[in-house]
Amino acid sequence: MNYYPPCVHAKKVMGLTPHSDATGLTLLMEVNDVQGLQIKKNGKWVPIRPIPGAFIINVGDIIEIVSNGEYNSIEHRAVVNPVKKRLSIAAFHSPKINASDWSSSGYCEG
Ligand SMILES: O=C(O)CCC(=O)C(=O)O
Ligand SMILES: [Fe+2]
Repeated sequence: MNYYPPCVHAKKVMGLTPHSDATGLTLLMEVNDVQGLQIKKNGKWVPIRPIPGAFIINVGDIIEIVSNGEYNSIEHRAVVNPVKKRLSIAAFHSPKINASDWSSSGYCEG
């Protein structure tokens, strides 16, 4: 659970700094309908509008690697709201990585 308290200096602070998730897939729910998640698209930060009850599915670094870049692990961040608190829940999912599975899988071939 991520909790972003309101901040009157919202434009000067960051809720969660830019990153990509080091996971396979992340299931993210914006719990209380307050916008804050932004993704970087074509060099610009794009806000993601919360849809009540919907999950956002983020591809993580592991999927980017095993798909040889077919699926991108998107850079994202969370900004804070000047008057409203914001809550999100992130559930991180990763495959069990076993060295022998990876070497025989062909995932890393060109
Ligand atoms: O709160 C959000 O919308 C983003 C959370 C996030 O990116 C994370 O927990 O990795
Ligand atoms: Fe994240």
